[in-house]
Amino acid sequence: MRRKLVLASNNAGKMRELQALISMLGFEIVPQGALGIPEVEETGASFVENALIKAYHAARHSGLPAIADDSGLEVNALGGAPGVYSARYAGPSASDDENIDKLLAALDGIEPGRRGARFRCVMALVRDADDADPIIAEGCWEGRIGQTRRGGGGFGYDPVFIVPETGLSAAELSPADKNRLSHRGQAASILADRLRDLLSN
Ligand SMILES: O=P(O)(O)OP(=O)(O)OP(=O)(O)OC[C@H]1O[C@@H](n2cnc3c(O)ncnc32)[C@H](O)[C@@H]1O
Ligand SMILES: [Mg+2]
Repeated sequence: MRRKLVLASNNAGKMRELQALISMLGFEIVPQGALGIPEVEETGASFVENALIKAYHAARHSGLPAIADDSGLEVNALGGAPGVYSARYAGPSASDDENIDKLLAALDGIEPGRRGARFRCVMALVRDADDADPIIAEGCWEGRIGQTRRGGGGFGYDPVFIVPETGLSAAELSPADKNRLSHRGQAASILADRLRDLLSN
């Protein structure tokens, strides 16, 4: 029987991507919602802190190893905002659409050359609730914020995040292409390498 790993996220779009990315780790992946694990407050000031808060919380409630992802968008013209507040940029229970509206309004009148931005992702894997040596991996995806929404894929800010090499928005990429390029894809592949090293030593 395969070992179980809890996925400590309640974001359906993120979970779809993570399921594909971490399937190669060889665990049976269980979303925390399926175990009735309540959402934890993300009180950290950094992506690393929040990823660890979410992973330890899920491990404590489940007695299983857990993986969490804390991520967000940093916009140069906004001094790095919304950053760790990306999910709640337009309010505590803001929708993706409301967050995008607020972002486009904040960047109104700013020319294309000054709309640089990046997605960041920190993934944390804890073996149990007392794990003193969690695996932490980071990814960063540079791009810029478009003037209008484009594409129907992905989630969050994807419709306004323009990927330089393609000129397409992240919401216009196939799921496989997004995972190949994205902050989350980069973090997952580093985490997988670290885990393989640990298991083979
Ligand atoms: O904490 P969990 O339950 O995993 O779900 P969440 O949506 O609250 O996730 P975060 O706290 O990590 O906040 C990340 C936010 O950053 C944005 N974001 C992160 N990765 C993204 C991506 O690949 N594409 C678009 N937006 C992304 C999006 O608005 C997310 O809600
Ligand atoms: Mg969150």
